[in-house]
Amino acid sequence: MEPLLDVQNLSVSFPTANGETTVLHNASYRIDRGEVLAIVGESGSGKSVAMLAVMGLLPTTARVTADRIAFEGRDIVDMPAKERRKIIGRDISMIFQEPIASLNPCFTAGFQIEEVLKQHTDLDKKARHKRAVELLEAVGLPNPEDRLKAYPHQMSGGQCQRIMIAIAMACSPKLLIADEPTTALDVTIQKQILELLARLQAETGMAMIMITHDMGVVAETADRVVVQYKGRKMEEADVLSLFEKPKHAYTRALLSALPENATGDRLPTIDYSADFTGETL
Ligand SMILES: Nc1ncnc2c1ncn2[C@@H]1O[C@H](COP(=O)(O)OP(=O)(O)OP(=O)(O)O)[C@@H](O)[C@H]1O
Repeated sequence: MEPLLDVQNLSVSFPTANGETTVLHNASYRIDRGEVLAIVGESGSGKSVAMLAVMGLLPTTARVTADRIAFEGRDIVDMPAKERRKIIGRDISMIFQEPIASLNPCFTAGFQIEEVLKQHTDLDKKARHKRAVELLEAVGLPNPEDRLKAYPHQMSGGQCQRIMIAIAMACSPKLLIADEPTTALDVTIQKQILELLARLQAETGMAMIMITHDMGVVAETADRVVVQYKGRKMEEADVLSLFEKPKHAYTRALLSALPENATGDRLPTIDYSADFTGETL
């Protein structure tokens, strides 16, 4: 079966004072329709950069190479910009770590949701408003009519993330990329947002890529997992196999750092002086 998103040998480099640094080395990703893929790894392992490259959101200084980046069988790299914009933001959408920073402070939540609908659909003003109300109900925000009139600073981090999710869901995407969507939130809110994403994924059947450094999030959400370390893909497996039989030393280190795997009264930590690079996929 043709994958929904097929990325082959993606590499990303940035210019630095000492020449070019490669932050992602020949990584390949495949995600099928309706599937939830987690990309897990510590900060700086190239998880965000990989997905920003797919979305075409990296700064122009970045050098991106890939043998193929295809969505529903169509190469989105060589596609004219106009065609590509129809896919990015409509069929593929993304939410980020900092919900408050991701929203525009100058506009109400309602304006920002309706703006996406204006760009990507033929809905008229009344229909856009109706859809915005529906979306706020879907993401669990009470009093949607009032919330639509609120500015980002009038809402909590969790509420802003729900608005971001509403914006991302506005055009019923086939793929949602969630980049550490709960990291900036309080623990109780983290759980609610994860549950919301899991519910929306199950209800709509969209595929989801969950970028995280947290194996607990992986266990709760993913079907399949890619483990990254220092810009390289170390391991890929379905979630049960990964938890039962992690192949790579770095994956074992990540798993042993989960609170439920602690054996004594202290949490194990990952030995960052170790080099896990070894054999990679
Ligand atoms: N615009 C940029 N210019 C230069 N280097 C960058 C840029 N964006 C990212 N990098 C570098 O690329 C590397 C990978 O970053 P990336 O954000 O993908 O990591 P990550 O695994 O997603 O971690 P995090 O959880 O911190 O987001 C890092 O070393 C980072 O400093």
